[in-house]
Amino acid sequence: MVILALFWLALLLRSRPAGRVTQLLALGLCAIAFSWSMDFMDEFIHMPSTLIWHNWLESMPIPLALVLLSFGIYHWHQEEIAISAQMVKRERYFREHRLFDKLIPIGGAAYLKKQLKLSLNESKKQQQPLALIAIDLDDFNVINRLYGVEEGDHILQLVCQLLLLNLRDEDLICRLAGDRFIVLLHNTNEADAKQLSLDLQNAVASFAYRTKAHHQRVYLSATCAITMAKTDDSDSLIKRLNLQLSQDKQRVVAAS
Ligand SMILES: Nc1nc2c(ncn2[C@@H]2O[C@H](COP(=O)(O)OP(=O)(O)OP(=O)(O)O)[C@@H](O)[C@H]2O)c(=O)[nH]1
Repeated sequence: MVILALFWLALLLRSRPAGRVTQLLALGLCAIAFSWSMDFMDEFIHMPSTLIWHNWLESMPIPLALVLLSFGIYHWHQEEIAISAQMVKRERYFREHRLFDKLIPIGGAAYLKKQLKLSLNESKKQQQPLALIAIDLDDFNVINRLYGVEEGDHILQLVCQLLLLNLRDEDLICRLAGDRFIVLLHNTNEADAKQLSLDLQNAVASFAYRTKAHHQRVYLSATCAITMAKTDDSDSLIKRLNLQLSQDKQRVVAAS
């Protein structure tokens, strides 16, 4: 019996991390092991029944063990509830991650649409302005052609990091497709959105990259368009933004 209690104790200590639950359960099992070992010793050593402390040592550990084990199991139960809540959150995180871009660790087009729908509802409810910026790299096909797709991939990843560095914590950037990114700006008016789009454009213009294979300096530029959410839904809003971007691109090409 004593060996059995010690075996439970060993299993518990090997399988659980240190902490309050483990301590309570271990103390409970120690009390059981102690009580059973006293019983076992009684078989060999006969103590006079007048020894009160001996009777106490024999009778007290089991109720104490039951109290400790009950507390331990209760806190274990609470711990499991907390872990389950965490697992639900993690599962949601992984499910959302299926909507993330394969090349760049930001949301893709599907994630953008999902978030845009939520943001449109929220901005309507809170009666706050919602602005969108589209950023498209100019002549990106030339980069791929001159330096290869792998180098192009790396530049896209770096540009994304650069854009992230120039956004506010509450802004959300997603990759719509290819070299086109969309930023959702919550509670942002048109003037602030314009300023932010200029900041992003300037950040891309000051970016320089040395290619791995040819050690050449590559410079980039981007065209930005902004639009404010009105009464349209997410699809027509993205369509309107893309149209605005195409017009801005044509204006830039005509001017150069
Ligand atoms: N390396 C790399 N290239 C990509 C990726 N996705 C799209 N592209 C390339 O990006 C380029 C986008 O071409 P376009 O839409 O014509 O854009 P652009 O060449 O930047 O021209 P403008 O937008 O008109 O200035 C194409 O050459 C695509 O092959 C990608 O994930 N990795």
